[in-house]
Amino acid sequence: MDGCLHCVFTWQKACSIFHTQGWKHLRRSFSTEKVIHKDHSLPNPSWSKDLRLLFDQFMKKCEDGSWKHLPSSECKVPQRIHSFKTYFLDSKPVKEDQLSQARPFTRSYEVGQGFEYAMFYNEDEKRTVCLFQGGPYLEGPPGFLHGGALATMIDTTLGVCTISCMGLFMTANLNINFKSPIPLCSVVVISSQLDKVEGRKVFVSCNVRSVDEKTLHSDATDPVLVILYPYRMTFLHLILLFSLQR
Ligand SMILES: CCCCCCCCCCCCCC(=O)SCCNC(=O)CCNC(=O)[C@H](O)C(C)(C)COP(=O)(O)OP(=O)(O)OC[C@H]1O[C@@H](n2cnc3c(N)ncnc32)[C@H](O)[C@@H]1OP(=O)(O)O
Repeated sequence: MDGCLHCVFTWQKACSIFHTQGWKHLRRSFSTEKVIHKDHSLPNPSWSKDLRLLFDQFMKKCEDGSWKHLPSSECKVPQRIHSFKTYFLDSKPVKEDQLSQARPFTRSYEVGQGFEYAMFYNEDEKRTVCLFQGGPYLEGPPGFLHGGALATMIDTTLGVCTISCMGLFMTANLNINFKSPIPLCSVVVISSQLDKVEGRKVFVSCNVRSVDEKTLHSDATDPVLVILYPYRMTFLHLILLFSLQR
């Protein structure tokens, strides 16, 4: 944890420098309060055989260091934590009591009911893969996954890809083609790739395939994510950011 706190300060310093250099719309707050982590991206009883198998395969790929498993953590301490909250100065500030209720959308369901997923990152290839099982509360058409739920996971995967390679971001544009419906509670593989960078704009692409790769469920071409803090993150920074999610 000491190492992580060191990362907070290093990262905070890097961001502050950028902040004082002129990107004036953004404000953020940090805390060094004690955080207890729970990793939500590890197998749990709701995971299907497919998800477990894929997870094990990717964990194997991590052994030679080419891929890295990105943990997902949740703060379990009762105190309010302003760990990593950003907001725009010209927006209405979030009220304290509302903020205390805040939690990442994709981790806000009970185990197995909503978004079950694990992410893996390949630094050399600038790729992120998300193994995703959409639970029963994510139904759209009867028996199938809601398109918005898939869009959420695509955006999250693209976001993780971008944050891993480039730094903090906001999604500016996201175009999704829905090609084949996804049966509820089945597993899909969401693969994203950083294609090019133009100034602060990052172009990423993404496809969603069935476990056997035969079915292309969806793709997203030319989504644009705009970088807020252009800071190259190390793996330690990434772990820290994910752990600071509430
Ligand atoms: C967060 C950390 C925790 C760790 C967890 C990580 C996982 C998280 C996963 C969760 C994921 C959740 C993810 C989410 O849910 S993000 C939430 C959804 N997104 C938003 O709310 C974004 C709202 N929009 C904005 O805030 C601003 O418009 C932004 C910040 C995007 C740009 O405003 P800013 O004033 O800063 O910059 P600019 O206007 O000078 O534009 C800059 C450049 O960008 C180009 N541009 C702009 N718009 C578009 C567009 N629509 N298509 C194509 N291009 C566009 C523009 O032409 C210009 O290019 P150029 O002229 O320079 O060439």
